[in-house]
Amino acid sequence: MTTAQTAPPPSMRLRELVFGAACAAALRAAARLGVADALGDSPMAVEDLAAAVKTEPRPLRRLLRALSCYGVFAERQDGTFAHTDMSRLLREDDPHSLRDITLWCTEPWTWDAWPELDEAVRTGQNVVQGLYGKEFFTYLNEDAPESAAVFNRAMTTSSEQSARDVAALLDLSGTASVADIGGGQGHVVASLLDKYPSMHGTLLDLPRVVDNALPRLRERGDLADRARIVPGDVRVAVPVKADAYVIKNILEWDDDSTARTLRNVIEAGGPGARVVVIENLVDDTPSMRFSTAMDLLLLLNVGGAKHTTDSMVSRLTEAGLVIDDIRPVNPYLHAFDCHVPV
Ligand SMILES: C[S@@+](CC[C@H](N)C(=O)[O-])C[C@H]1O[C@@H](n2cnc3c(N)ncnc32)[C@H](O)[C@@H]1O
Repeated sequence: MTTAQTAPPPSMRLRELVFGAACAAALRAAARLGVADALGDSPMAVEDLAAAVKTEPRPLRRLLRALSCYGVFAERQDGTFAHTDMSRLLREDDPHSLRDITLWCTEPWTWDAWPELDEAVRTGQNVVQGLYGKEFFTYLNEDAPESAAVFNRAMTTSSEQSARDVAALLDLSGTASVADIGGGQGHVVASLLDKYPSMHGTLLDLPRVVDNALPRLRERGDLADRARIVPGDVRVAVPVKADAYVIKNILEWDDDSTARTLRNVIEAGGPGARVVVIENLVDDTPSMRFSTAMDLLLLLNVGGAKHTTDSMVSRLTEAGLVIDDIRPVNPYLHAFDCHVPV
């Protein structure tokens, strides 16, 4: 059923915004239930969809109707539902699937943390420490293994494409070794080793994270001789000597952790080492709504922030790096190509 829509007045637009959590919850529910996976290319009756995903038909219709208001699924005149470009992205088998990202952005810890945003704004500190008694990544890896698994899958989804973009952009000809600092599942290092067949690469990340990455890199038998995995805390030390260091999407935490990480990389690389920092910028992006929401989430979990170009330049130069070039990797990511002064 479709109804002619006129733009609602401000009082209703604000009410709609206040219910943003309902939209996020509906997306999470659809992802968990596998509704997008069950819906094929042809429109389906809710009764058939409900049977496929094992729900009651009437509440499923209400869920789909709510999401249709946002353009996620489409309700047709005959009461059946069809996919839209956005709902297809919730499918697990879509090549650009956002299913894991949807789950990650709506994991249980986020529902604990968002109500504390006023406190985080008052103090400028993360709220995870107060909620769970430990730092975010420690909490995630020690106490919330299911969330940690969702995080690793979400990072894999978002890293696969961006790692290819990074490899396409970076000219590392003549570089014998590269280290991916806080490299997660190792996509960037794998893409770079694919591009440069004689280069050696190291993935450095927290122990429980690289435990998961290990089989993935091992599966790539051709990389086994050239890829090394080092577990560790980059804020404590970077025990990897390399010609070039890639630091992608990790300098988003508090300033002290950023300064310590950069100091450790500079110490490990020594004079002349190349350091490429890759970040999403909060103010140079196709979607300010998305980047500012991520910025607030980073405040809540790690007491961090998305950088502006200026704040990134300040952090890098304060650390003692010389910036040679700043370039977009893709519309969402920027690379700050630096070196340690000789
Ligand atoms: C947003 S993810 C980015 C992962 C990867 N660089 C990418 O772009 O896909 C942040 C990464 O930092 C890692 N990390 C967080 N704290 C760390 C620490 N103290 N030492 C090493 N790695 C850390 C996390 O495990 C995670 O893999």
